[in-house]
Amino acid sequence: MASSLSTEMATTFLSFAARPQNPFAKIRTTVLPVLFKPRARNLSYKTMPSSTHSKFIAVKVARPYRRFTASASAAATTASEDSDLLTKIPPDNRIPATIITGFLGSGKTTLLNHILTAEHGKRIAVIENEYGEVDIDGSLVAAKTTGAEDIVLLNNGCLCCTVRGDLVRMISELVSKKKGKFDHIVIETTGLANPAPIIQTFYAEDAIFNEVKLDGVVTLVDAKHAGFHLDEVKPKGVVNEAVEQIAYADRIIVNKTDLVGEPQVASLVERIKNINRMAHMKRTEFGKVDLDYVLGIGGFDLERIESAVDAKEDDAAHDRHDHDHDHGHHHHHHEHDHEHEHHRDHHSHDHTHDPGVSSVSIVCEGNLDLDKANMWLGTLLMERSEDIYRMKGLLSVRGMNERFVFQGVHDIFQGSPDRMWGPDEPRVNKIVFIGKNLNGQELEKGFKACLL
Ligand SMILES: Nc1nc2c(ncn2[C@@H]2O[C@H](COP(=O)(O)OP(=O)(O)OP(=O)(O)O)[C@@H](O)[C@H]2O)c(=O)[nH]1
Repeated sequence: MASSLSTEMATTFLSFAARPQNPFAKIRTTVLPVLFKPRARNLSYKTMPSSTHSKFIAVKVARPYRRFTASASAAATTASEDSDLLTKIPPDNRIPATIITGFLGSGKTTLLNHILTAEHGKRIAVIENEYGEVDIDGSLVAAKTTGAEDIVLLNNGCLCCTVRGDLVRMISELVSKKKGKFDHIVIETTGLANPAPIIQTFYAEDAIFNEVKLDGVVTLVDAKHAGFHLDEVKPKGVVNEAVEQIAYADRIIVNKTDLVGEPQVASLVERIKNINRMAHMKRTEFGKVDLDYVLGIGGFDLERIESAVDAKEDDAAHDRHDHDHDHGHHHHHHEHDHEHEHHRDHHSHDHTHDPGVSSVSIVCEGNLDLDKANMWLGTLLMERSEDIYRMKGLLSVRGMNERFVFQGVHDIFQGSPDRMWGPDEPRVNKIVFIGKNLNGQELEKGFKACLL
């Protein structure tokens, strides 16, 4: 069931991307490829306008079978003879929410305090998840006295499992009772949280989706102890939270750099990059970062897709150089990681021993054939959505004058046309995948087969 959902969400996503750029685009839309005829499923589809373009998100909700035909028009409601599709169109002035995560003791509360005590003029509501504690974290006293609009505590469990329902209820309550009194929500997870279900809550729960948008996931990493946690081998089927927290991050803060030497930090940074090439990374002491580094990250963060790819290529060149002269001994992470680069094909893929979680980036010039891309992405997600933690991309689609950008978390997508391609700009596609046991060569081959 989950797999058929993924397929159809993906296909709808790309079908939408290809809407024709003419006046009729306002009225009509999407046709699912024949291959992916709707089957019984629980699915809902939403459109949501931004100032210039429509965006959409496909989400899973528990609903009975329905026919899947969707409208791409921001203004239109849905359109299908037997459809009961959800087509609410929340205006995108939703309240941004930031998730702060990171392993036990990595400095989450320290960062939170820094955010709450700094001058930024934002009114922030805080949701704090204390695992098994009755009282508020002592260090949050600073927050209490310095103007956090609200501190809500979630006790008796971890946000990602037992209290997820509570999170929904609390955000809903915060919004219904205090709307207008705060500008941003910050959620601090426990050190043992797997961020995936928390992220998905923002898309899968109507009550939240309509009012709150996920601004970003900020992960703290303890420069001194992280290596140990990343090394931990978990029983089969149990996730390594430290790895997952890095994999889902939009921003990574390597904290406590005062406690270790530069070589140790550098090797940790390399290791983190192998897990997640997409996130921006900073090194800090006591979580001291500029606030706009962690708040107001927003949307697609295109710059990151591009620099993830570019950085990888730089590394590749560097590695080649090392290899020529030194037979690979310059790899900081030599013992843990081994890399296979495929320079000519412009894809890169790192294998790490961090439970198989790695990044793959693909860059190639050309226009996508939409039917083929639908098929490829649909099939990929049908087979692999559990393993594909995150993907972000910038696509050149045939017949589309704008770049198309998207991001996904497992089988949830969000995408929209971006700016126009420049007249002399090469139409280069860039995609980054983060996930488990990714096969870079296979992904690249599949993607390239969709080019015209
Ligand atoms: N030396 C040093 N200590 C730090 C740094 N950042 C935080 N700490 C200390 O590390 C300890 C843990 O920091 P917290 O901010 O409570 O960490 P946390 O991630 O919220 O911890 P949990 O809630 O247990 O998961 C505190 O005593 C902090 O003062 C740093 O950069 N350097």
